[in-house]
Amino acid sequence: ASCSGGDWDVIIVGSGPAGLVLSDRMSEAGKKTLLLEQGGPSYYITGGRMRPDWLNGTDLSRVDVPGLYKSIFSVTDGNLICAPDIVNGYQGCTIGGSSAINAGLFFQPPASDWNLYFPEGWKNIDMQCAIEKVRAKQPSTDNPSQDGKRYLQSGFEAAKKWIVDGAGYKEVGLNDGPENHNKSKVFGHPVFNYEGGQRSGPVKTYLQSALQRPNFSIQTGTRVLRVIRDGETATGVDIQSRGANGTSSICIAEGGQVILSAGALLSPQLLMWSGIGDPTILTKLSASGLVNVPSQDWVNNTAVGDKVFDNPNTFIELYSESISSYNYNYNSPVPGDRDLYLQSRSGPYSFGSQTGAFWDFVQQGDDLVGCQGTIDSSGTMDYTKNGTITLNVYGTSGLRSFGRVSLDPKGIALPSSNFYSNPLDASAVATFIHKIFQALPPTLTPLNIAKNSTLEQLTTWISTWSPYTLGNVQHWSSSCRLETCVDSNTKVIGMQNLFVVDASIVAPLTTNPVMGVMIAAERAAERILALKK
Ligand SMILES: Cc1cc2nc3c(=O)[nH]c(=O)nc-3n(C[C@H](O)[C@H](O)[C@H](O)COP(=O)(O)OP(=O)(O)OC[C@H]3O[C@@H](n4cnc5c(N)ncnc54)[C@H](O)[C@@H]3O)c2cc1C
Repeated sequence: ASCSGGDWDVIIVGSGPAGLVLSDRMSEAGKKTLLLEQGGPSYYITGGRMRPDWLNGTDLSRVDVPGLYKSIFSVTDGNLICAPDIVNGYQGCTIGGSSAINAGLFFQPPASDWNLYFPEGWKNIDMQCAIEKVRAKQPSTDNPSQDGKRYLQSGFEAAKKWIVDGAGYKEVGLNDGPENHNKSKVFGHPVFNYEGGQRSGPVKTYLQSALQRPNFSIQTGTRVLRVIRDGETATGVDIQSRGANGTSSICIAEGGQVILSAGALLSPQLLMWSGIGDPTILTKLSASGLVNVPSQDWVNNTAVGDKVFDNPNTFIELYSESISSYNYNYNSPVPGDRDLYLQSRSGPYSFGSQTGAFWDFVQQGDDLVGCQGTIDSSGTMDYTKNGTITLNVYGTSGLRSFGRVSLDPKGIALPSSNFYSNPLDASAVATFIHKIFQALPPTLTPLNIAKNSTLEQLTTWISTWSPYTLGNVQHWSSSCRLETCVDSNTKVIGMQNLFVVDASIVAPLTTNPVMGVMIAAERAAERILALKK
């Protein structure tokens, strides 16, 4: 059934980083733009009021305070996290998507990511405008405390002695000029998208400028079930509003567009529920009544959900007498640190527990594999003695092991990551760890893997499951790629006016994804706005 009589030029599904960038750019271009988000309030400014008692009387919700990041991560009340009947994965379902629950790490991908892994029109030279727009609009800092002091530096200093003095990395401003943000043998203070000692991100920037415009609206508590299609033309969306019985439809104007920014797990699900995807999956879905499009109207696109990626993660616990570990506390912060934050947005609660980050590439034949290390302020699980910190090691760009977004029997997205299914990938990450272990000073001791492990032992360790290895970091991306699932204008292949713009279209990046996703969304907005009617 087609949808008619609507007057929206653009409907955007999902208010994550990509959906918010598009909301701003589409409304700025004069389009009557509707943003639909299934979740509810997050930051104080969006109406979020969930918080520990010590924030009473402030204009802060728990989302605004960077140091509460890990407890947002674990506290399951209050609907910030997607419920299990929405997605089989740990993701944000709230205004801002996962950018409202994440650590706020904000790293610019190196030029090589665009040049190696993106198609014509998306090479580094083509991305310059989009990069500048994000850098201009989204504040970030590597010195978040408002009193100008750096806190919890004992772990940073120990890591610097190891990685810079020992392993020969260069200490740089990690998002500074092109020669420094190449992410090749560099070490530095983490960059966060915070402002004024509080979480910033696209909710505080792009969404606020969109909201100034009369031609922009956001509707929360609204879950899109499927795109309504008239053959190759999207005409609107079927929605389910929180608290309402049954479903209803919202239609676009003639010549309008629907853009899916539901994230790398949920955009593929929405496509499949709309009869666009791999016919074997669609056949199963229609048997359970979830696809109401007759099979002759399906759009056969096997790239929907294919080659989804997350970073394989290894936790290395490190101990030194010179380190003071620091644990954040949701309800009862150390009083001095609580007051420092409340009075001057300073101290440990002005950032999200990461104290250092570094990168290198491992060359394997013609392939270049990115590896990242991020240093946290405390140990974890079996290793929480004072003096312990956690080094989080990820494999990043250039890895060759991918999974697939399939759907469970209820039709809910279920990703697989298939880490190290290509053995070269385990070998690359193990090589990175092995190299830096050669430079470990006598004062710094790994606790959960022997310092003198051979490359083979490290390869086996990282690719054998344990609480410290084969972890997902929930940086899902790459599930609806440019040129196979969508074309280079981000238009779904087989459709005329349906687009996907979010982490789905982004190839595995060398860095944590948000900044790259926002840059890709800026580029997509340029391409979509340039399309001929
Ligand atoms: C715990 C955690 C920590 C992370 N830490 C970092 C970090 O420090 N730095 C970094 O760069 N990255 C980090 N990431 C990853 C990063 O947050 C994501 O890559 C990024 O948010 C993806 O953006 P997106 O626009 O693709 O979509 P998402 O952020 O996934 O947002 C999608 C939005 O769409 C909504 N939606 C989905 N389906 C529907 C529907 N059918 N109807 C209506 N609305 C819908 C969802 O509710 C959600 O709000 C982290 C992720 C997690 C989960």
